[in-house]
Amino acid sequence: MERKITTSMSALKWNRPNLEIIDQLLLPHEQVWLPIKNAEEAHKAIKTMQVRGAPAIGVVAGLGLATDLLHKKDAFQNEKDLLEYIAENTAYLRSARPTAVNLFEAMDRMDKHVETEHLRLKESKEASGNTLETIIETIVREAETLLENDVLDNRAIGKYGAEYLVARHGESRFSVLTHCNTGSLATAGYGTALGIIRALWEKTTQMDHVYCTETRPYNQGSRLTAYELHEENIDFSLVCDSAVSWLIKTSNQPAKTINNSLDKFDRSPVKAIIVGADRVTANGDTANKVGTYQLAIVAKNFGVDFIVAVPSTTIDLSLDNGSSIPIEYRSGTEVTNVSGVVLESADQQQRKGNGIIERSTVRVSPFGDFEAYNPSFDVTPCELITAIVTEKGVITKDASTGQFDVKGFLEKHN
Ligand SMILES: CSC[C@@H](O)[C@@H](O)C(=O)COP(=O)(O)O
Repeated sequence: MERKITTSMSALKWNRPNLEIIDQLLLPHEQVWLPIKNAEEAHKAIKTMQVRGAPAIGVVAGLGLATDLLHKKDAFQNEKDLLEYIAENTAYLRSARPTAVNLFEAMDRMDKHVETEHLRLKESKEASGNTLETIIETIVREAETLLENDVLDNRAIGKYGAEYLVARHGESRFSVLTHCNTGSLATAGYGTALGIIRALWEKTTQMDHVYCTETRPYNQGSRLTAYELHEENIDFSLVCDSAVSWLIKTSNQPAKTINNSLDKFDRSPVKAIIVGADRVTANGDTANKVGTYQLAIVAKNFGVDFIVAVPSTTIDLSLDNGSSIPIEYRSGTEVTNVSGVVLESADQQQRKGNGIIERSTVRVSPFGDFEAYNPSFDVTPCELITAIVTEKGVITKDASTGQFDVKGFLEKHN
């Protein structure tokens, strides 16, 4: 099979002044592009997870503000009026979701321009010298830079991560496992953890299989990662979240020693779990999609690598460790219900294309008054992490202290 990566998939389209996102609530069955005309629509799309993934929500918040300003450019009376409007909207966009630091980092960049302009206004008695148009252009360019940099960062993460894993595992063939969706749909393109997987697939021969977890309850794995891997023709299997320990144990032992040898597949052993993150703190603690923590414990148990892949925009040096990362809790209905499509028979599907009859939500637990506990993220302690791959290179632990020096690494590579 030819290993060619197309990366044609995308979470968003930016064509100044217009922003569109692909509605990820409808994927993989329907590809519907949704226009985002203002900050309010960007906020709604992020909150309802029509767009999701840490880098993607930072970029959509930035471009959401940019499109808003470009559409309203004649509505502002003066610079002060415009700066107040920008500050109100960055504060509003920050409230869309709490865990991914990329959203806050993107809004910080916009607020910094507001601050600079305020200072300029204060210093000059009359006009700041910067016209409304110039201020809007600065904000729009900042948002466009977020978009451009994220794609470049992901390519670099892919390259560094693939080189690191190949160096660790030499010539032997291996499989990897990933959780949630960290690909083109979660970023401005290519992906972080999935970027490493794309690079391993295209540029090396050692990695010959990918496992992706379904990632209940929102099913980012079964709906989105499986969709991306399938589109790229990467050899993969979808696994239930609860099957991972068994998978890693059995994949690392000879087939004939597996209970009853009912597993007929002859795949390479899983040697690495590769995930993305919503926030990495100064000590390397990592918040990511719920379920990541237990995967790290499994990796430790079986001695497989546990790799975190992030752009440096996901690193929050203001927090010493993961204990103060805000964790988002979402509605219990995401746990009690599943969404999908009703299909026609296989025969009808073959004759008529995809065979979807209707979109449907199904209750998979009893009706009644009980709690469904639904944390959207968890925090993996740095002790369980082998390496953190960034666009600047790979952060590994200091051999003498056994700790990550994330700050020192970033300072050295700035
Ligand atoms: C490159 S995306 C990294 C993370 O944002 C991803 O792993 C994740 O947890 C996404 O969560 P989501 O709730 O889908 O926004």
